[in-house]
Amino acid sequence: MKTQAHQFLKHFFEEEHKDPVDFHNRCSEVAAEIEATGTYSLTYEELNYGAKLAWRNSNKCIGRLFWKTMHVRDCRHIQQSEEIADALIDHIRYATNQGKIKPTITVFHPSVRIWNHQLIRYAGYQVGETIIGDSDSLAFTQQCERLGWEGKGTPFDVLPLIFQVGDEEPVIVRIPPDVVLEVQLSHPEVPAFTDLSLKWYAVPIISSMKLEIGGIEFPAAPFNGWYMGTEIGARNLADEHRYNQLPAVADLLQLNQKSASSLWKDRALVELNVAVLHSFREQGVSIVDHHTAAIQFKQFEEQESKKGRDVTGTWSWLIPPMSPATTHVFHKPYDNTKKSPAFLYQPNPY
Ligand code: HEM
Ligand SMILES: N/C(=N/c1cccc(CO[C@@H]2CCNC2)c1)c1cccs1
Repeated sequence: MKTQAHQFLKHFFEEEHKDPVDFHNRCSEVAAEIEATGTYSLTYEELNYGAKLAWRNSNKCIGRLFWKTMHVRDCRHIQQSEEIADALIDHIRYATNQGKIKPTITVFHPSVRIWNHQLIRYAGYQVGETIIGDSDSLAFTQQCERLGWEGKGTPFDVLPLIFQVGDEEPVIVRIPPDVVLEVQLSHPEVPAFTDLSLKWYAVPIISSMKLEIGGIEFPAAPFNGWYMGTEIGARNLADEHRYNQLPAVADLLQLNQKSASSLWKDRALVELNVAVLHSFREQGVSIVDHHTAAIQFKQFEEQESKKGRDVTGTWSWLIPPMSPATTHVFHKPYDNTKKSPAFLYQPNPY
């Protein structure tokens, strides 16, 4: 830990052009604290900067241009369940901001663990051979039902929050419906598109990853940005094993689904993604198309290079799932070296 702490503090003091004397003093203070207690506490300033660095280091993220603008909410002092529940619901309200989404992270005490993959997500139910809702949520929905939650059984039931403090019993909390902003999907040129009764939630808030800064680990540090349209239109609503909506969209457009070579899937995919971007914009909810996101990522690469920093990335994640070769990302390699601070995977707590 001492080495990781030293490395982090070195970056922090150098990049923030702080006084080397202060750096030396802080290192001695941290070394002493580790000696005495086996760990150390980050100042708010170090936590704030470390969380932003973790985003900047996220190889799979195309949205990193805005890494400096993230709002960091320090909730490390909270350990009572009611306060944790309130802090989670406050994150959703604050980040949603009536649609003008604010990239935000809330950092909890290391003993807290959130069971949700995302704070807002739809339930998935196995009904005989068919699946209602989001198949990605099957296992988590079963945990919610085991803990007494009952959904309505619709394809868009918002799941409750489940979190745990240390080894205490997990706590299950319903999210007040007025806190959850959703976007009903319509198409600018196809009025019948609304007959599909499709919608999606506005704010993606990842709550299953661990934040690591200077050797300190925070298993509960939910973070949000805004969506890139393809995540909803080319994956969540399009994948056969998810909401599988391409045939229904193709029916609407009266496309010939008999032959693959009619490219009916590709035409349905484009119109579904047009509908997602149109609906979010029309309802005043932040979203980015995959072309603009790639242009912003190019600006991030240039900005980092000017600062003398190498951009690392995971090519297979950085290319968008739709028309990838129309972006610059597709046509260059990326160094997938892992840096710290970082967001890390951790095993499911259930
Ligand atoms: C501001 C708007 C943002 C956009 C448009 C954006 C976009 C994306 C997209 C499209 C992915 C790939 C997701 C997938 O394929 O399932 C991704 C991954 C990721 N993003 Fe961003 N992002 C944004 C903000 C953030 C923020 C604020 C953080 C953290 C502070 C973040 C951290 C990550 C991480 C850790 C991954 C990889 C997740 C994994 O390994 O499962 N992103 N991002
Ligand atoms: N737009 C986003 N998209 C994602 C970012 C990270 C992860 C995910 C979901 O990843 C799942 C696991 C692999 N694909 C789906 C989506 C953001 C969520 C939180 C901040 S930005």
